[in-house]
Amino acid sequence: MHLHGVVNKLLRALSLGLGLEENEVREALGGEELIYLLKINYYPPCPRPDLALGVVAHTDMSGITILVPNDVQGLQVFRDGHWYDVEYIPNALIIHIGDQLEVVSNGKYKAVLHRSTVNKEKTRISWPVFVEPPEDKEVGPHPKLVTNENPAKYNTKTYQEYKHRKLNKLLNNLKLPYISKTINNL
Ligand SMILES: O=C(O)CCC(=O)C(=O)O
Ligand SMILES: [Fe+2]
Repeated sequence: MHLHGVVNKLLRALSLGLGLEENEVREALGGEELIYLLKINYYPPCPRPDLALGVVAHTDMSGITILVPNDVQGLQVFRDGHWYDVEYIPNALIIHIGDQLEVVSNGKYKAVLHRSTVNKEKTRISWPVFVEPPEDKEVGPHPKLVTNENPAKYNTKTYQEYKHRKLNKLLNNLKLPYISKTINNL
């Protein structure tokens, strides 16, 4: 499949960029078991785009994400204290570094913080493909990138455990346990 070729090429370049052999990042993320998860985001027009977001600020949990949007601008990325619009370029793919690649690279590559806005008149659609490890894959900083001078910055854990903890953290931040406790007490 064409997308597999693009992803393999990207992962090879990202691996060489860390000073590793070209196959090592892909292997660290699951190799032949890599999962390609397509999600479709549908954002209908919103009368008050100044008051709403399509997707709140987050980093993707994946290794990398390949995203194709329609021609309605809406994606923003955060850098140096500012949100920047990601310009729509016809036929271009948008590539996000996700949490798992940040972990494998021991922090050399940073997962990109991003969000999406909504449009007053037009429907926006985006098709991200999350390229991620299988759930039972243990992901941690690549051993070749961990030294005495540069110790591991992340714990090694299965992808399933990682997702579980991140989602729990998000729910706690939203104070959902309090809400669900309140509802249970009604
Ligand atoms: O719609 C977009 O451009 C971004 C969507 C997104 O960040 C996501 O689905 O993880
Ligand atoms: Fe995302």
